[in-house]
Amino acid sequence: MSRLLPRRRRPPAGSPASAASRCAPARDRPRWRPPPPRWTWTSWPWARSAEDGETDESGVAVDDRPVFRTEKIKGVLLHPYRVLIFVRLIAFTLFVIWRISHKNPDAMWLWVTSICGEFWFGFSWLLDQLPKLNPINRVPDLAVLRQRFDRPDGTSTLPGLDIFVTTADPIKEPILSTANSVLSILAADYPVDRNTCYVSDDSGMLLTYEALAESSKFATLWVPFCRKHGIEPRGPESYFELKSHPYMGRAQDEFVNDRRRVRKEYDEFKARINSLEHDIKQRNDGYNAANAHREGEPRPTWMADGTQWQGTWVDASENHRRGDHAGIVLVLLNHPSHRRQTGPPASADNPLDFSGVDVRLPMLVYVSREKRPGHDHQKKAGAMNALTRASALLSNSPFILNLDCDHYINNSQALRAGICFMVGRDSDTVAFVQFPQRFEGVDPTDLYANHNRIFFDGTLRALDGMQGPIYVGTGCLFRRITVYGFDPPRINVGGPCFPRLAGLFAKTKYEKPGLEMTMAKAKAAPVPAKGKHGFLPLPKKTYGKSDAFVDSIPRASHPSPYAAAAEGIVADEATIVEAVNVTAAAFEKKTGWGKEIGWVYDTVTEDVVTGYRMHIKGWRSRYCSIYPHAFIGTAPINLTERLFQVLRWSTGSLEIFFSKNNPLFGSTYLHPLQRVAYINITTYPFTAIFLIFYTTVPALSFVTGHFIVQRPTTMFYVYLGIVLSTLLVIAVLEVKWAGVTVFEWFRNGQFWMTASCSAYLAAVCQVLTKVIFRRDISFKLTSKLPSGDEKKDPYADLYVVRWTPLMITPIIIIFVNIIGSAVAFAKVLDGEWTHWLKVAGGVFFNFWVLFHLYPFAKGILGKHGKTPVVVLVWWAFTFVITAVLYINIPHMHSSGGKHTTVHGHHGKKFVDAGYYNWP
Ligand SMILES: O=c1ccn([C@@H]2O[C@H](COP(=O)(O)OP(=O)(O)O[C@H]3O[C@H](CO)[C@@H](O)[C@H](O)[C@H]3O)[C@@H](O)[C@H]2O)c(=O)[nH]1
Ligand SMILES: [Mn+2]
Repeated sequence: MSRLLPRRRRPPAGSPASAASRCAPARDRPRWRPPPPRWTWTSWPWARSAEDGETDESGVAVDDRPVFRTEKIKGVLLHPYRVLIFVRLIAFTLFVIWRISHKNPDAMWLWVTSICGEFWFGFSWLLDQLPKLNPINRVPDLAVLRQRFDRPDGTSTLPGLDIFVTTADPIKEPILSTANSVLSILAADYPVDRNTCYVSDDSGMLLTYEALAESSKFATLWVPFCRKHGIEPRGPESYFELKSHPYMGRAQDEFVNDRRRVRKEYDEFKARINSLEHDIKQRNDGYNAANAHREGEPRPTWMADGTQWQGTWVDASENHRRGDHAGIVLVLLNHPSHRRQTGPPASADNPLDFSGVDVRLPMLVYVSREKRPGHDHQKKAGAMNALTRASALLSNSPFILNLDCDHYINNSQALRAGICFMVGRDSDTVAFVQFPQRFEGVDPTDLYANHNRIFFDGTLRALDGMQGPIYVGTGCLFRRITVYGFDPPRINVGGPCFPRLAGLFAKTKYEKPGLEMTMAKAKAAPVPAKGKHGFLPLPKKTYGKSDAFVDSIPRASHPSPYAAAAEGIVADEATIVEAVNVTAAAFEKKTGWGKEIGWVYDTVTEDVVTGYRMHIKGWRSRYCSIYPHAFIGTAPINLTERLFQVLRWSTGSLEIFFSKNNPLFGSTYLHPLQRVAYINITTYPFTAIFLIFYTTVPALSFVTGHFIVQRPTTMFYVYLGIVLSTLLVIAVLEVKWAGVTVFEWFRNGQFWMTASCSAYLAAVCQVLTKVIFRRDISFKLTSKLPSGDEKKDPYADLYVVRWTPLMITPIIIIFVNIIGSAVAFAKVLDGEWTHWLKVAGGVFFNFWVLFHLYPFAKGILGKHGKTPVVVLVWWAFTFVITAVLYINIPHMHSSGGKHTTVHGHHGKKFVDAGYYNWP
């Protein structure tokens, strides 16, 4: 794992609240008046509040300060930004009107199709731009959180938090990296007895389990060490990879000694993890040799304690192979005690002095759901739903954090930061808190826009100013009852999010506040009062046949596993048996899992649609971006892997469009601009169809002599000029408020074009095939395995060329454009075209296309592509050959010759596509 932390620019500070609050959603106004006392399903009566008369040192009632602030973007950026969007919209409309009223009788089909394309580019730009009209920054205030929830004696009233880690293959998803993620979770700064880590293993392999067992052993050293010295980050691999270790704790000398010691232990731990596969094999051979067996008899896999492993065996056999094995739930670390436990002082056995340090570890559970052949296990969504049920029985925390196995916690405060948005004032309609995805191991120039900063820091942050960011699959904190299909509390008559607007459309849907209660009463009655449907928003059978699970639902918004344990939920034998039962393959038959409740099924990307289903119920979401980054994962830096990943995402998006979850038909609880954002995210791959046209036809025009625009006028140039220049200025303003760089914007544009002519196009074809012929789409796991030699060059994988048909179209486009400009050049040399200045415009467009496909060209040239010169030489070579051929082959001259200009269509090109943010 190589570490690469791009320094994040500070997000622009907000302007004074008073001036800015005009456009903020009414409920987020920083100017705070005490709300009427009330209590709903989920608001947090367990926090200490002003009513208790508690004050901080300065005498301010603790409840009077919010746990997060909402800051507007500076007016100097925001106002011109909004105005320019408006100006561009008008210029674009005039442009299209001009185009429609100036036909091209030479080539009508060109004229019609190109206008369709331009219309689409403008439309998709608008879809992308409108939801960004109100970007905001939300800043969690950890100090206030601490004050309101942590007690001086070290205990805390923070809500319980279940963390789900999904793994699917201990080889393709290197087990050391998963172990690191788990260690970073165990070491995170959150009350230990309110924090449980669940690891789902879809491979069912002993290897994963034993790696976790090793991790839990190493954690007894690592976690207290982190606490003692305030270590950051708390994933050991990334910590020891740091060049310098700035010291945060109290004892410098001790620290140096302790670190040396822990480092040595970590190296040994790593060695053990790396030899696990071999050890397990050897152990099996030992046992199996002793039980002399005949040929063809099953050879079980043995656990360290001499019992047979229930899951996948190394030598696969009936009932014990991948996709065909029993369910397994194993508690690696049990519920910790509720009281602080300090460690022993230094001694010969334990050289680290933990006498002042809490040595408790959070609960850790291994879950491998049952797998049976012929059963659709629904990949990650199925795993998440199984974990949701199993965790309900074991800890039933009101909040769930979802992390992919390659994402570790990079900032020990991340969990607390996320919780700020869940327990703050007016947070009870928040369904989930999405963190941005950050990656390490990406090449410094980010050739394939892996960081995706425009999408995270721009689009998601802006959506936070609407109804909330979309769910992107990992690094997301959920409210458990939302997963269970509950509606948000409808307190404000007129709607949870946008009282006036939503009220207009949905008057009948809202109930008068019926759940109001005073804080004192709420505290006396910690179990929610009955709603319209009794405790459950849906019939009991929707949740499946497990009384224990259904009984846990009313307590799903209970503050903590601590309290849950007090009510009899502990990891005893019977509970474990029930947990295995609820993860059974057949459990979900004839239930609502994957439909009304839980992560949504039957799609290649469960994330966007799962979040969407919550938003249409009127739930909101929040975006939580902190520095140092909360979580860091790995990204596929190989071109082929990257294209396949984007193919999967774009296919998933289109699938939503062609399903009953099409955002056009979503309920009126969806904020209008949120709906626009969802339409954007489910239609963007269609751009491929038009972009293919625009990247080839203008170049071919040089050969055929027919152009999209016949005779441009001055007004045409004026409109075009405005459309082009505003795009650039808007982009500059946008990167400024998003806190990213113009370079990242260009990279984003480059990858947008690459993906459009490869993955998006394939996605459109694939989904149309599915819709028309009902053929299913299958997908493979994104490999996190470096295929190059990582030691020598951490980015070796970047240039490993793995051929895929996805690469055909971009290659064709590259050649068409080179040939196009070469022919134009030849025609000018030949004297066939005398308006060489106009020709230059067209050639400029060709180069514009080539500029965008440059990273792609570099990628497919593999190792040689490392020197950019090679790419240029190839281009020059093709160019010259074509030009020479053209001039020397007489019959090719015949077709051209019309002195039409080439400016128009070239100018138009894809500038209106708005540089999609979502590769
Ligand atoms: O049968 C499966 C398949 C996958 N996974 C897990 O799902 C996660 C995501 O899979 P991956 O192949 O890494 O996909 P990515 O393209 O890297 O993932 C992005 O896109 C997915 C949606 O397609 C989201 O679910 C992810 O959170 C998001 O990071 C990983 O933790 C896997 O272990 C399972 O648990 N079971
Ligand atoms: Mn991933």
